[in-house]
Amino acid sequence: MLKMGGSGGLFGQNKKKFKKFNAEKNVKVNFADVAGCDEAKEEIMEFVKFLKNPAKYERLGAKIPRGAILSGPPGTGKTLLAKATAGEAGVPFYSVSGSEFVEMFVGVGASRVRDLFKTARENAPSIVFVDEIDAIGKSRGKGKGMGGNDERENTLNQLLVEMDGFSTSDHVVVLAGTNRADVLDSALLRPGRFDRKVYISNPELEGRKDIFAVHLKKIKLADNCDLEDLKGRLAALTPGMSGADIANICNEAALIAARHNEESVKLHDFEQAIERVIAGLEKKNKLLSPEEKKVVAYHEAGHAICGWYLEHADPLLKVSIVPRGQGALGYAQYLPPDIYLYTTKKLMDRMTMSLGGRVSEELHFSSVTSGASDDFEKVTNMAQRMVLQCG
Ligand SMILES: Nc1ncnc2c1ncn2[C@@H]1O[C@H](COP(=O)(O)OP(=O)(O)OP(=O)(O)O)[C@@H](O)[C@H]1O
Repeated sequence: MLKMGGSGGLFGQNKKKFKKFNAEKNVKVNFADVAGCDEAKEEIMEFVKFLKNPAKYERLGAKIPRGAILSGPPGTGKTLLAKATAGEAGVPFYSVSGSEFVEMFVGVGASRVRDLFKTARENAPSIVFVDEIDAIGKSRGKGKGMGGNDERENTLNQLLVEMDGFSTSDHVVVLAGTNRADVLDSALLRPGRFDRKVYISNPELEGRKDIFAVHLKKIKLADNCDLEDLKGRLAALTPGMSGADIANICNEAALIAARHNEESVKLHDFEQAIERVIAGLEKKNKLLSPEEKKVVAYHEAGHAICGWYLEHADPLLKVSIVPRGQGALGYAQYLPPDIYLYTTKKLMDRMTMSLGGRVSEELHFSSVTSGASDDFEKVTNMAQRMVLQCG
């Protein structure tokens, strides 16, 4: 069908130079690849059912929601879930990122959106995914007077026009991802546009286990390794981490094993990978003087001792005086549980534990060092939150 493809289609000769949006016709990702966000999957399932069998809905006169906003912290699998929706429904997946429109020449953003939707319609049923929609969809009252916002606004308007212009027979579902659902223009959230909101949070213990299970499949583990036990341990070691962090840890562990010429990846490699993701790369060439090492050791031990004696402090896993990442001379790794309500007692104990390093320096040396500056920053944040949130 040369004719159809030729008129400005994705692979049109005249537009070959620009990569306007990503197109995937044969999406291999499905819901089994997205672990630990069952509620989000359930909500999005409705779109899958619609795309697979639109007639069933149309027969009853039902109007299917046009689109959904997938919101949540970075790396929680929003893009992955959108792609898996296309994979499950067996439809093409067209994606762009909102941030790509921000610094564009006048008119380019809007014309890109037009082309994107044109292609999606021609290939319907299909899914359009706009990542980082907050980059173009910020509330229009905000950030006025900055000059260069016109293009952003044009792009947003074009997106709204395209969504309004759909008729029910256009079987195109528009999904959008954002970390900042709170700043979105209310026009985007009106019925007939992104009227569904799906929130994806960082995974809890069980979720992390499931995500590890997905990513461990690709890793060569030792034959005697008990997968159930391994994913439980790793999930316990990674509180607060996102799916992307977990994917990164699995990959890092395999890289570490390869660096050591190991035949398979072991628990120890994963532990090192977790440390690397939490605290940064070991700085082998950062040589501390014996006196400095002593200060760092007393400082970290101060945290550890406070943690041991305080009832509400998070359990401490290890302290290290190996310099890592950007400027960290030592660090303490805790295992905070997944909790949603912080008592003032817990916050007080956390603050005390953070200050334990500095107190230890005061007790054991004639002068204190700048090593506690990071702790001070954390404690100031915690104290501020405590006053603002606990009253
Ligand atoms: N729930 C999950 N199950 C399995 N893998 C996951 C999950 N969440 C994230 N990942 C892994 O992390 C990678 C990055 O996730 P993704 O790009 O979907 O996150 P995102 O929420 O869109 O991030 P951002 O907000 O930064 O755009 C995925 O490719 C996948 O490997």
